[in-house]
Amino acid sequence: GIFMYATNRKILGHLVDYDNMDTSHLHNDLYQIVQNPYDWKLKYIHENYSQSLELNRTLVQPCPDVFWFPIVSTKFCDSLVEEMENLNQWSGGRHEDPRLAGGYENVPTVDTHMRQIGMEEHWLHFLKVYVSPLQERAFEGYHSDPPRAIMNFVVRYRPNEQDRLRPHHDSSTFTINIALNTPMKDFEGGGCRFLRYNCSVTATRKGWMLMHPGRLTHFHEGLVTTKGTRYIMISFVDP
Ligand SMILES: O=C(O)CCC(=O)C(=O)O
Ligand SMILES: [Fe+2]
Repeated sequence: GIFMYATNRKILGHLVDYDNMDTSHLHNDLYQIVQNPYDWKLKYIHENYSQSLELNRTLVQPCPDVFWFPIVSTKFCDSLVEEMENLNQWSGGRHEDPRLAGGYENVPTVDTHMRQIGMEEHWLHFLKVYVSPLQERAFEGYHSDPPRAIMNFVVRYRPNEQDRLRPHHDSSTFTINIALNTPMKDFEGGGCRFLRYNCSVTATRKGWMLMHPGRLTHFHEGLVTTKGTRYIMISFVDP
């Protein structure tokens, strides 16, 4: 005889399954994108992410057919770099690369692959949930569900190590390039130059992603980092 009032219109909280949480990493929350998407988004997605998805919104294009989106939070950038530095298994930037199926990288970088920090599957999920909707705005009519990517890695540039990347095409339909730190604060120089358009993006923004076609038109290079360390996250989507 007790009247019960139920509503599904108020958000009172959400359930989190911590029983199966993997606690083997430095930043365990970073690995919760599938298990706890709600908190993951709050913590790791850029606060202005969804602005790019608003109807009639003009997208930012620093160079022709190079799009620029706020995507991840500062916290995400710092945590990812810390996972990579904590593992400390940077490649030597040589052509021979046992991590690759063919054992050979034509344009090698000093890098760490997402698979090496156990985040490959999480990253593919991120591409599907957060990158695909932006790609469909930038390059209308191109769909790939799920997006495929076998090269997902963080690049480290610094003087006296690898400080630049010579002009090349990526083995991708489109490439994403996320800045993980800040020019003039964490490093000097750096940036990405698109040779065909003689256009460079040097004032990169931490947590912002460049998206550009991988082959044919967007021949590009990584400009020299003259001081400090520059970190970027790269995915070659749909090779
Ligand atoms: O340094 C950059 O921004 C470019 C990186 C790049 O082109 C690559 O890793 O394929
Ligand atoms: Fe590239």
